[in-house]
Amino acid sequence: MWSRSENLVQHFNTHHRNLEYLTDHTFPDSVKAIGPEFPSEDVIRDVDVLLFAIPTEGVRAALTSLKPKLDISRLPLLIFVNKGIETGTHALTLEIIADTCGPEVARIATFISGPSFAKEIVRRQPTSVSVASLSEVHAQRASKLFHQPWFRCYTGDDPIGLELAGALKNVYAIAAGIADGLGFENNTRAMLITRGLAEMTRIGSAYGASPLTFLSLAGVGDLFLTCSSPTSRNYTVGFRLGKGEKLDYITKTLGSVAEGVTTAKGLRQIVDELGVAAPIAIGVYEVLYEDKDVKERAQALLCLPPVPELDLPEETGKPAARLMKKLGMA
Ligand SMILES: NC(=O)c1ccc[n+]([C@@H]2O[C@H](COP(=O)([O-])OP(=O)(O)OC[C@H]3O[C@@H](n4cnc5c(N)ncnc54)[C@H](O)[C@@H]3O)[C@@H](O)[C@H]2O)c1
Ligand SMILES: O=P(O)(O)OC[C@H](O)CO
Repeated sequence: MWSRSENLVQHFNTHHRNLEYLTDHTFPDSVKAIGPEFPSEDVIRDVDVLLFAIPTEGVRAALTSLKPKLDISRLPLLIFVNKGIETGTHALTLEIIADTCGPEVARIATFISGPSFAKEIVRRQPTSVSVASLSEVHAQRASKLFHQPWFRCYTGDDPIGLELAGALKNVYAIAAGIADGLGFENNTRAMLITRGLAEMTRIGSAYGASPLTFLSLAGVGDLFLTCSSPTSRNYTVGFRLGKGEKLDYITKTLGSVAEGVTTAKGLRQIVDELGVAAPIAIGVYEVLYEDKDVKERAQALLCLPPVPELDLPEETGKPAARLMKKLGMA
């Protein structure tokens, strides 16, 4: 396990515990920490599996450091568990991998997503996740590696949909937190989850993902979990916004990253490009980045005219098609 913090590395190797996260959990003796320097070529060359568990904003830099040391001919399993969209480029991780490591690496990259609070996983609370890759072999390998009675893995072949679902649900969790913070109750949360799912599916479908992916563990499963639990950092950001705290103060005091905050920016760009209706996501963006009043935005959403409930757009599929072309799979 690589960490940028020397202090964490030393403490971990002595006590088999992480000083900052899941501090009560004791890891097996076989897990060793390395760092703070980026792992050397010797270490990277020999690994069979690399699992990236850093926020999306750090993935490009990590992969840029990794690329010169990676021997792709050994077909290592590269697994990503981050759930976000890169700011500025509004790229999914699949695209970041293609940009930094080349299309051949992106074609075998594997993504795990789903309703899975880390602190419940380490207590072996029964949990299920979606595992997706453009390479069926790699999805199967990753699934076999992690599958346990308390951690069930379901495979799929739509990494674009899985990534979008995992990133987007964080934005809707902020919305659900805001609603709870404002004092709205269960009906309102159910409305936001359901309409959030409709929005996510519409965006994903226009992007070129399968609408069915949004019914998966990575889709509705994680949306439900994150929108309904104070354990979620994204929900917590929203809840505190609903209570009147300022975003700057919330992110400084949260203790780790709520990916929905940066994802709301990338999502805004994607929604504009696709021209699909996403009033909840845009409302969250306006509260986060245009300093709009949360009560006023909530009221404006409630006053929107009625629309057909389930309306998938005519699929453009352009962003996914562009990405597949970049990967040489068009
Ligand atoms: N915590 C969970 O329950 C959970 C569950 C499933 C998926 N995820 C996803 O996994 C990712 C990481 O989540 P987390 O809870 O561990 O977040 P975190 O903010 O606690 O960060 C994880 C680690 O990454 C390091 N890090 C942060 N920025 C970095 C960078 N630029 N380069 C290298 N390292 C960096 C941090 O120091 C920390 O050790 C997120 O995308 C999150 O959505 C989290
Ligand atoms: O704490 P959050 O909001 O980042 O959610 C963590 C995981 O994504 C839940 O599956």
